[in-house]
Amino acid sequence: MKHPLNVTSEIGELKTVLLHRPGKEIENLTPQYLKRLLFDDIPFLPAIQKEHDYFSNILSNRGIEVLYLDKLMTEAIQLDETRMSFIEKVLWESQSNINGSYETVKDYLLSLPPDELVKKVMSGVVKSDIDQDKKIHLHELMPDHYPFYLDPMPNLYFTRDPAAVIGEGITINRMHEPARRRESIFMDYIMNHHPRFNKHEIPAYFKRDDLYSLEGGDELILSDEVVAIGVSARTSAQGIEKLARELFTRQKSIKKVVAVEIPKIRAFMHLDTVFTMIDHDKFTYHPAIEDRDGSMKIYILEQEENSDLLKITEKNSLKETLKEVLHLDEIVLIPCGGGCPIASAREQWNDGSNTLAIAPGVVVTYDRNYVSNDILRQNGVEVIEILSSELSRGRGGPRCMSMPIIRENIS
Ligand SMILES: NC(=O)NCCC[C@H](N)C(=O)O
Repeated sequence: MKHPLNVTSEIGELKTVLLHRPGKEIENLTPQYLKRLLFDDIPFLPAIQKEHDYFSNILSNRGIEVLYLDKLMTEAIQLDETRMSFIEKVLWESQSNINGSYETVKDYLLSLPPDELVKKVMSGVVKSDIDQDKKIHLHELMPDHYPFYLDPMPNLYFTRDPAAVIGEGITINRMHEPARRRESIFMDYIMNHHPRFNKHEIPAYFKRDDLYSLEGGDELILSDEVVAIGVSARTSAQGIEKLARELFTRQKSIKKVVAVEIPKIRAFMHLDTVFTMIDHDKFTYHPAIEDRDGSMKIYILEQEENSDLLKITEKNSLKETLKEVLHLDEIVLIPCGGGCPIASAREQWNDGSNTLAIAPGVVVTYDRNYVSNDILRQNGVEVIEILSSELSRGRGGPRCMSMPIIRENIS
């Protein structure tokens, strides 16, 4: 039986990808809670769905199998006992909001068929969802006090972050921000309970109950031997070391983990917001991640021979490090916005560096980043533009919005 996961690069031809079509969770964003829910504005739901469908169609028309998170999850919780444990898990992890209403919300969720249950957990349980006569606590009777029993998960359409495939294994991530922590429950259930996956040996190199955070936007698979991970606002050095040790012992083809430190600011929340791979030797990057003298803090982690210790080598040049680990004589780094300080800052903010490679030298990007797109084309890259007015409001681009499940190996 063919293994259901295979990702050994960032650029191998994309065969199967996981998306999430933005749903009602977007409409549960209100100005008061925007910052906490990691949004800068409220997208217009019909428009963001139209843009997302356009993205999805672009991928399907290229022969890529598109899987949807809610559909897989619905299929994964068909058994009563699985559904029950899923509900309990979600309620447990949302405890701060439940506030003495555990049983009421549990009964409500249990009354829903699996597809509605999944959509409801994603969009959030609002006070008005529960019948008035079931409400027994003061906070339940005060809709203005706090409107949710369960918070919405508006960041779910960034499927890249809660989990990432490496080789034939996966990292089920511990998300740094509380607003996103429950998102990885879905992939955990899908891997363990969906018939497409649960009959296979799928090593989990990172688990969602690990102590330190790791997010998929920071995980870049440069080759079958090298993984780059951002040390970012979301991914910790400890999480990276933990993952490196797991990979070196369980995914033997991985020889090097390259930890790339990036500024810990909102605009650069993950490595893939400032650096992505687009061809064997071509990368996008945002010049603002380098110091004035062009240097960066980069560390190569390797397994010491016959020892439990890791060998850690410090580097200061992104280009030289990439040449070394990929065994290439030259590397082309294509600056977001062409290096013009204004275009570069504007387009990076709108994910101009966040390209999704669907084959070597073929990328999907946002149409609004026309300066960056032109420069990619001048460098011989095939650029497929997608609509981006509303999708970009969540601060993530095509790479963030896609979780590769299967890519062809590159030679
Ligand atoms: N890989 C990514 O950079 N994902 C974008 C995540 C955006 C989301 N609003 C967040 O702040 O987590």
